[in-house]
Amino acid sequence: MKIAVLAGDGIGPEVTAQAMRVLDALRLPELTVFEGDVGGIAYQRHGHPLPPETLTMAREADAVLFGAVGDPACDNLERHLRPEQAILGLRSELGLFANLRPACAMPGLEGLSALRPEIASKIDLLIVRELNGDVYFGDKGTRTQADGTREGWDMMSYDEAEVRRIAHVAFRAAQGRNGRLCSVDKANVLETSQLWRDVMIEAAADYPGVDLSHMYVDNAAMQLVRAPGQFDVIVTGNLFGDILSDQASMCVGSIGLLASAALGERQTQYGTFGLYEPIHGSAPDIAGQGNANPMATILSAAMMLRHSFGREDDAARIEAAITAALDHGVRGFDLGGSAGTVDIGDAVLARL
Ligand SMILES: NC(=O)C1=CN([C@@H]2O[C@H](COP(=O)(O)OP(=O)(O)OC[C@H]3O[C@@H](n4cnc5c(N)ncnc54)[C@H](O)[C@@H]3O)[C@@H](O)[C@H]2O)C=CC1
Ligand SMILES: CC(C)CC(=O)C(=O)O
Ligand SMILES: [Mg+2]
Repeated sequence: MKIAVLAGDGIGPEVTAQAMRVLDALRLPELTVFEGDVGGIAYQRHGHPLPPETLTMAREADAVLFGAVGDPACDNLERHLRPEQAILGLRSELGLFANLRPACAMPGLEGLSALRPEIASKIDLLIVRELNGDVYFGDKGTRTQADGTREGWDMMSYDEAEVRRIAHVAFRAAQGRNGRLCSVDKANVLETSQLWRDVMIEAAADYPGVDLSHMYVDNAAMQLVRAPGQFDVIVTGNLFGDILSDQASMCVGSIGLLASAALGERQTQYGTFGLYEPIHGSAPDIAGQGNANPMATILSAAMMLRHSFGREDDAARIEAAITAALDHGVRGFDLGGSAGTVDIGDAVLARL
């Protein structure tokens, strides 16, 4: 079992280190770990945010554990050299088109949600976000018009094959949960979204047991805070899924809690190849202070064991240890507590 660990920038290395401590403690057989540079640190060391050797390491692994990329010092670089291009490049080069972002109420945290506790306690949803298309990957640029006015553009598009494959992932996820799938789009305005909706309706014919509904993204953002308990599985495009998942994290309690899996079609001898990362970024505002909550990354490692290594028992063990730590009152700074990154790692390890 080969894991490529790409810790990246800011709090990436801090939270990834705690996830690795937890994986080490499980004493998994035949585990080999490789570490690679990615993001701003890779730009500094190799002149590119996703050096070829890092991409090769990721390709040759059975799974990737990813921290975060992003460094304010790199914000004025040409776009293709910015740290964020590394995660976009990994997702597209590795064919990781399906992003699973679960958001579930955690015991004892209802009072720490940005929502009222009786509303927050009902959250149990999965966002299935398309990850290889949309406005993130379309033609983009800036130009100065003849009258001197500056203009920027980013092309939004999906073809039907891209929508169909994420539809099937989402319908299958709904089959394995409560059988309700809500497709979120902006079909009242966008042609891309109208095609998205049409293809979702076509795909539904293969899943008679799943109840498909549609919601415009502006309403979805409102419903997510009004009554998040109404959602089972949400399927949406790259941009909308990015935004709604950060929003969902505060409905649960903190962005430091939400994990993710990015999956494609490639199978290894152990399971589905995937990249696992917290939904948050490099958090430059708290980097280096030892205050980041590593729970999202530790939970991402649990998702890795489940999806890429078929080790459901070990995944459940990690999730139970997180729940037990929270039950015991372990709270990071993001949750109004005083437990640092390593303290939280210690607390989870003690309950494995
Ligand atoms: N997948 C990735 O590598 C991602 C990278 N980014 C990059 O990260 C950089 C910072 O972006 P932001 O918009 O500030 O988003 P962010 O998610 O890094 O941080 C947003 C806020 O949440 C807090 N936060 C995030 N993770 C936390 C944790 N584990 N524990 C406690 N607090 C936490 C931060 O301190 C900050 O106040 C940018 O360069 C951005 O492009 C952003 C999102 C995803
Ligand atoms: C940094 C972006 C490319 C991605 C992002 O915000 C995310 O995937 O959550
Ligand atoms: Mg994001």
